[in-house]
Amino acid sequence: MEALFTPAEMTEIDHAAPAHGANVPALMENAGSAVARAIHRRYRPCRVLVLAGPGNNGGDGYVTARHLAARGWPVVVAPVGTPRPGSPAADAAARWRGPLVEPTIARVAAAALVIDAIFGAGLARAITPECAGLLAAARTLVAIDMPSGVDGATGALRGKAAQAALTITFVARKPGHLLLPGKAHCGIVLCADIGMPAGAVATITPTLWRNTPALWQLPVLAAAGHKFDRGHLTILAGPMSGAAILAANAARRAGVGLLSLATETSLTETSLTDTPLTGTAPGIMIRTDPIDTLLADHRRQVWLCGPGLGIDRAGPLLATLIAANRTILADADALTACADHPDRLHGVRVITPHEGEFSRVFPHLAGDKLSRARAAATITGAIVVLKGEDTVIAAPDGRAAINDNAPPSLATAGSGDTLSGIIAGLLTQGMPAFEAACAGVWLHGAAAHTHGPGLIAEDLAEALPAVLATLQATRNTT
Ligand SMILES: NC(=O)C1=CN([C@@H]2O[C@H](COP(=O)(O)OP(=O)(O)OC[C@H]3O[C@@H](n4cnc5c(N)ncnc54)[C@H](OP(=O)(O)O)[C@@H]3O)[C@@H](O)[C@H]2O)[C@@H](O)CC1
Ligand SMILES: [K+]
Repeated sequence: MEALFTPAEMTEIDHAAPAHGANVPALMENAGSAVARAIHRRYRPCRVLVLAGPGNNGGDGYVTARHLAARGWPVVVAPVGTPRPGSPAADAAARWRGPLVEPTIARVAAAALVIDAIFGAGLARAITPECAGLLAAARTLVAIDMPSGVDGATGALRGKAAQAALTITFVARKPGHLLLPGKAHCGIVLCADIGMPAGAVATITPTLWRNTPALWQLPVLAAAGHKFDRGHLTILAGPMSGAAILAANAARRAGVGLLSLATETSLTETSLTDTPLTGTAPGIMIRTDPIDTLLADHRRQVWLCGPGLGIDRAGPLLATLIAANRTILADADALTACADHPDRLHGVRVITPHEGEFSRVFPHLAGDKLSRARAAATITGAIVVLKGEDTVIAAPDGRAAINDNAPPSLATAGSGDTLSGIIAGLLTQGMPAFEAACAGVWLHGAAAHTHGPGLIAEDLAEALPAVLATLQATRNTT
């Protein structure tokens, strides 16, 4: 599992390091050496200018300069601030015997490669326009730890940040590497091992992870199992029936044993303005019974409520499902039906809002994406999947994950319906809700990658078998 640490947590780990046999100068030496190695691997030797700030991020910059110079690279350091006397950064600066130059825009622009070692974890306020101007002049920028101006805890910009081609961080990625807008400024992110003792890292109990397959385990099909073992998912279908069909096919590919589309209207009625349900797919059962009749069957435990349902129907149907104590994933119209009424979601297991739906349900929640998702999970008691290119999955118990495998092609009509179908499908097979939500989000992103360009929502379910096969093969070999 790949934990993410905030800068404040990293500081705690740093403080614990000496008691576990590591000190800051040694870690700084390893950090600078790791940055130099990463640069040497990826770029041809060229004229490098290191912008070195006053703190330990600057210290890493001086060490990097020394290691690159030792490898024969032409390097100059341009100090932006003065390290505190006696600090590890001051020692690192003293060990730099190469050229020191004034930081000017012209010098930055003339360098083939600029290293941003101005601010990292210690960024405390907005960077000055002068500092932002220097960084913006770089042709190719490599950032140490974080691009200066990106808040490592939230990904928010403090002042401005420039565009790095590569960011090398240490010990663990920070939330700001995965959350927008910071994520967009990092370029490729590498995480280097700098010899931080495990005992020091263990002083922090992680509550936030990068969403990778190490975080969850997909249901394993029993050799002698039958379809009922894999659960029965009921998806409520409404006038925009295409949304429910997309969700249904995704849930089936995610492994549900039985799938019903429930519409309270007869199939011959023209109220289904979208895709006719008749003949949708031979493997999907269409049920027109009243919801109470369906709820009388207690094997129908898991329900997906919202996609294409219509706001008027979604509200009362959601309330009925909650009253019946079912496992519910609420999305789309079911969320809009709870506008400004998050209390109506009590009893729902998972919600999957995009930013628009989220702000309708939780208009009073402000701040960064991670905090908002966590607050919404606490308020509702549900797993919150706050969607986007940097989807956050938050649980009411404080656990959260940030997803980073979603390509931009996922921003297409019906993509959200597919996601809710995958998650509901995993829930139906008995996966715990937080894990099901994380796995669903990751599989959705991986399916889009696997399909490649020209993606439409229908392709996502079709791409799932290949993703599942690759995942299974990887697990079998590790
Ligand atoms: N375990 C690890 O991962 C290791 C991490 N290491 C490295 O340490 C880095 C963190 O070092 P750090 O704590 O010294 O903070 P850093 O980012 O250098 O800045 C602090 C200085 O900047 C100043 N300042 C802040 N904002 C400002 C602004 N907007 N405008 C102007 N000034 C501003 C601030 O001033 P102050 O707020 O105190 O007035 C202070 O002087 C981390 O990113 C990583 O690179 C490795 O060396 C070892 C192992
Ligand atoms: K930096």
